[in-house]
Amino acid sequence: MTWMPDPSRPLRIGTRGSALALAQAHETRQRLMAVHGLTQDAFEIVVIKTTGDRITDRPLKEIGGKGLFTREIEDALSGGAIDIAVHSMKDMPTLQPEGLVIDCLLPREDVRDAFISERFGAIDELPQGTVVGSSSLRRRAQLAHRRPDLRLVEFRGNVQTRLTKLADGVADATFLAMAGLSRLGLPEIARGAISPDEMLPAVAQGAIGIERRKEDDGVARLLAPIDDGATSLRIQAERAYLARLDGSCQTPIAGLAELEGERLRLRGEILSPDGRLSFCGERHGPASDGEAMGRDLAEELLGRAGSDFLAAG
Ligand SMILES: NCc1[nH]cc(CCC(=O)O)c1CC(=O)O
Repeated sequence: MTWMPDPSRPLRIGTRGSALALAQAHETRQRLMAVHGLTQDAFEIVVIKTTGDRITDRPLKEIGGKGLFTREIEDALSGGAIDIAVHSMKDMPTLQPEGLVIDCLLPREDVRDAFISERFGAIDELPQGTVVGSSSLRRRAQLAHRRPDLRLVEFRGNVQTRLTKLADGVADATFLAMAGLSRLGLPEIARGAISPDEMLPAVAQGAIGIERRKEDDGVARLLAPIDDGATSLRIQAERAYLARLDGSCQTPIAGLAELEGERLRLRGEILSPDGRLSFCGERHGPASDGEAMGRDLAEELLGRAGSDFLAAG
């Protein structure tokens, strides 16, 4: 064992218990082992059940949106029951609780949404009136905007539950994040990956972030070598955009930053929940200006949408 914040005990990694969350915790452990020359017994994976895991029969927006999958884990981190927490950045509120910080991002996976259907190959092939299952505000609004003729039904649950619902004919198509499918080793479940030009992904989709206590310098040094600089730049821009928009968790919001050499391209979209209204915009600039670009893009979209737009959700 080379180096650990506290060599007398394993580093405790807090995570949700879903298959995807565990895969993400394992990836984090793997990267730390590789970069520090550690073995698996230097770590302990601590599974924490969150409100979002407990309530599975209602759309998330009815229970309270963001933070549902993170609160209990952040409490464990603040209270010292775990040393780091591994999160899907897509599910993270833009502000961390006092005393906690996320400054370590793993290399980003595929950012695109996956199209999933037994009968059809792509959105454009769906006949009029086809039933599509999704509980994502963003995906529902984007689909309704493009294809107001389709019929949307609520669809929650893990990958297996959703595939069973498709097989049972509850819906004829659905969406998942490509990143989740890849991390689960199930990329072949997707009939296709949807281009961000067609369906702009959620802010931070495909990114794993590692949260720690601010004052924990030992953990900061442990994590620093596994932070991916390019992913961090992109996520900072996207989350600055999201933070400036954050009127309500009921608003469909999409956003994606991409690096083109030293330059950052940031795209954003906000929609009305019924998909009738959509406002899109983009910024290009030096990668170091990502946060300012994010705030600026958000302000442009809010200005065009009108001040009531976010509240109306
Ligand atoms: N909201 C749930 C959630 N949070 C992160 C992912 C997928 C992995 C990722 O985007 O990093 C998913 C499921 C999905 O959208 O299919």
